[in-house]
Amino acid sequence: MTARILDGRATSAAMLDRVREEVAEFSREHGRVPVLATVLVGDDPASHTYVRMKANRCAKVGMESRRVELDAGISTETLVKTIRELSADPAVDGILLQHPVPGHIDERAAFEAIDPAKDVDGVTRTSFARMAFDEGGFASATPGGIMALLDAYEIPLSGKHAVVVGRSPILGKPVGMLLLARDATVTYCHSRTRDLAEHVARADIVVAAVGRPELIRGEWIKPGAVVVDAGYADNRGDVEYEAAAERASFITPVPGGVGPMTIATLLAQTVRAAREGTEK
Ligand SMILES: Nc1nc2c(c(=O)[nH]1)N[C@@H](CN(C=O)c1ccc(C(=O)N[C@@H](CCC(=O)O)C(=O)O)cc1)CN2
Repeated sequence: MTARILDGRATSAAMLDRVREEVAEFSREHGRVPVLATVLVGDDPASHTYVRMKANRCAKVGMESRRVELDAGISTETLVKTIRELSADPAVDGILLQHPVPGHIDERAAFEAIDPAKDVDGVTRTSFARMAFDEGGFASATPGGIMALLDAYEIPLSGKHAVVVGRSPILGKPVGMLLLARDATVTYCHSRTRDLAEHVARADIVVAAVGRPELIRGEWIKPGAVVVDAGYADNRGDVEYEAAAERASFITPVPGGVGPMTIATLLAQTVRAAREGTEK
């Protein structure tokens, strides 16, 4: 078997076409465009690239982005204050704090300074709880993008066994909750899991979200399984791609799979936040 590609570039392009139309409609109705504020701390080159990509996509759909760049040495208090100011600013619809922040900063405290109504990246506890209770909160951007990609290819989820490898608060944990909400049977694997290979081999759907290039061997994949690779370190995936593609029915490439869906989801949620903000 050779897997079909779950094409995140094409799917995100179609999503962004819809976002562009929604931005135009919002602008006709409200006389302004939605605004996404991005907050970047320090000088990690990859993070700079991702924030730049987000700003470029905003421009392409006619949305405004406001970039806040802070020195690597700032304190948690200063970061929290900056984010609170953005939360209180009526001209800002969505806020994104680029992860990771430097090690001395309390990232959780900084995420929690985002007003949940502007949490278009789905990183606050409130968004997580709303998402887990199926109450319409903003999804974390990558998990939301993964679900949109699976839906675009009409991948059945109900009753399927999904194995999520990774349990980070903005990726592994929420993607498992979203799959559960769609009636998949979810197993979480993580750094202390024994017999990772055996768990993966039982999966109808594998979501690899650990950030360790090629941790998931192709030979572990059950023939016909759907493989979603959310790894992005150095543009290399968490899955041994060629070998996995020989066994899977569908697979996401890296690059060109989950990454572009992350940004499209962020922008779609920013328009939604702008709309919901004006309804209040
Ligand atoms: N606050 C957040 N921080 C981080 C998130 C996040 O969702 N929210 N995710 C990652 C990084 N990330 C977005 O921030 C991200 C990573 C990769 C891509 C992407 O599209 N990659 C391309 C390849 C890169 C390229 O073309 O140069 C691809 O996969 O095709 C988008 C977003 C960690 N931090």
